[in-house]
Amino acid sequence: MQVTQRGGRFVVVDDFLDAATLAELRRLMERSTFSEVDSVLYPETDGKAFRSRGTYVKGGGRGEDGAPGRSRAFERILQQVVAEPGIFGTAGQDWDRAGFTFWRYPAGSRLSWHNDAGGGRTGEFIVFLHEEWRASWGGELMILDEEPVTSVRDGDFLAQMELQVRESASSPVAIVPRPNRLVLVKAGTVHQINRVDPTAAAPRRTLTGFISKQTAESGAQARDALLRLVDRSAGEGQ
Ligand SMILES: O=C(O)CCC(=O)C(=O)O
Ligand SMILES: [Fe+2]
Repeated sequence: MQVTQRGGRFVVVDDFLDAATLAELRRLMERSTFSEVDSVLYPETDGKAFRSRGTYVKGGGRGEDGAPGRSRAFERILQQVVAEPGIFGTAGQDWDRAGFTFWRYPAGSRLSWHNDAGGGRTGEFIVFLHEEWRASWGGELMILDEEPVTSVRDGDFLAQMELQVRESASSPVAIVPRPNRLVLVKAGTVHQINRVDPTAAAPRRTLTGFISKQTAESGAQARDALLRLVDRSAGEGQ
């Protein structure tokens, strides 16, 4: 394992997991159930991806005993997150929650420019899990390594990010989805997944997740969602 690239707002770690832990994580991925989802950003143009149900680990990086889907790989990711306070802040204080979701991006799909800000998120991690990725297969993770533009808060927020990339004096970094590579990205950083080339022989496979703090806001959102669900099921019973 070694850090091979370090930007102001991201870190790349190569040969991240040892062979046994990587194999175990791939088996967990194979056993997971995936569902087809529209892009939450641009459903018309991004194309469909596939995601597994998420697993959450709470409590400042130590995890909860018996949490579903716990694996050695999750612990290794959390260790790496704890080791990068410049990206995620301090465990327990700035973040206390980590989500883990497997994704598959088939040929022809992409994920447009976004920044994962909000919802108490401090950052995101990505581990590339496909067996092979050719340089011509596209699907690079593009990162604009600069402070988010916060001047325009209204209007089309996604278009604003597109504009930040377009008008920036610097260019995004293209991170090739090399197998067993971990990427850590600070929340607020504008990034996208380049479209996977039609010649890609297999989908782009990842384990990704957000590192976040359970905010009063997201707690309230969760409560509201629950109340809506309760309301609806009460309605159905009548
Ligand atoms: O898979 C990647 O490279 C990035 C995924 C991503 O940015 C996201 O899911 O928010
Ligand atoms: Fe993201």
